[in-house]
Amino acid sequence: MSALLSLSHVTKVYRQGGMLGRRLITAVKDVSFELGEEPEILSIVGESGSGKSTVAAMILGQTEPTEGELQFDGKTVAIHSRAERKAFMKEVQPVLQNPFEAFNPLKRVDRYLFETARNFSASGKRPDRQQAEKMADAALHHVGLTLEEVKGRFPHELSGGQLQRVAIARALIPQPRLLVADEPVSMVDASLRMAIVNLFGRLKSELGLSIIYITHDLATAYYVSDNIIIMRKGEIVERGRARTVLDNPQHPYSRALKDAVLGADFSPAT
Ligand SMILES: Nc1ncnc2c1ncn2[C@@H]1O[C@H](COP(=O)(O)OP(=O)(O)OP(=O)(O)O)[C@@H](O)[C@H]1O
Repeated sequence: MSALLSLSHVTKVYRQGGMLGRRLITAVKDVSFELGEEPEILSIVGESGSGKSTVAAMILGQTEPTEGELQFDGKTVAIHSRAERKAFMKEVQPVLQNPFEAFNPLKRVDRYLFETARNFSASGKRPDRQQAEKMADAALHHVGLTLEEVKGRFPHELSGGQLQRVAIARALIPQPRLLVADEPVSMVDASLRMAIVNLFGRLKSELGLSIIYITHDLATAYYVSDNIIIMRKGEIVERGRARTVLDNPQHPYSRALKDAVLGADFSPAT
C-alpha cells in the first residue's frame, strides 16, 4: 500500500548569525517515517527545541529540507508557485497553536470561513453566498458548532476553545486528507483540551482524515494517537503504537519525559 506521507532521511540545518559568528543548527536530523493510506493520528512529542515544529513546517511545505525527501501522495513536496501552494493546501491543512493569531481581531470569523469556501471549494467551482454558508455550516457541525453560533462574531467574542474549533472547521472546508496541528491545545483552557483532542479522534473516523498532532502533552497524545514518535535534539529516539510506547517506554529519554509529564506511576484506567 502506498503512503499518504513519507519522510525519508530528512535533515534540516538552519544557519544563524551573520558573516561573523555564523552558527549551524541541526533542527532535524535523519528523520524517516510514514503515514499510510488508512486514516491515522500520529503524535510527535518531545521537549522544546526537539525539532517538532520544523518537521511540521517541512510537511506543510513552508520550509525545504536540507537533505532527504518528503513525499505526499507519492509526489515530492515542493512548492514554487501560488498555484502549487493552493493545490497542496487543498490536501494538507495546518492548525496553529494560537487561534487568536490565526484570525485578524478586526475581521468577523465567518468571513474567514466564507473566503476559504470560495477559494477551496471541493468541486473546483466558486460557490455563491448561499453555498459558501452551507459549506461553512457543514464544517462547523463537524467541530460541534453551527454557523448561527459564530455568525457576525469577532475573534475576541469567542472563547479560545471555540476559536480553535472555528480554526479547525476552516481547515476542514477544503476537505483535506491531512491536518498538521502544531501544539493546537497549548493555548486552550486545560478543561477544554480533551474536548478538542477527542474531536481529532472523531474527525479521523467520520471524515477519514489523518492528523499529525504535535504536542508537549503526553496525556492527550496517549488518549488520541494511534502512533507516536518521540523526538530529542532533532532525532527520533522512539516510535511505535502510542499506548505500547507510553505504557512501557524503552529509551531513557522517553522514560524521563513520561515521568516528568505524567508522573512515574501514570497508568490510565482505560
Ligand atoms: N527559522 C529558524 N532559524 C534558526 N533556527 C531555528 C529556526 N527554527 C527553529 N530553529 C532552531 O531549531 C531547533 C528546533 O526548533 P523547533 O521549533 O523545530 O523545535 P520544537 O520541538 O518545535 O520546539 P518548541 O516546542 O519550543 O516549538 C531549535 O534549536 C530552534 O532554535
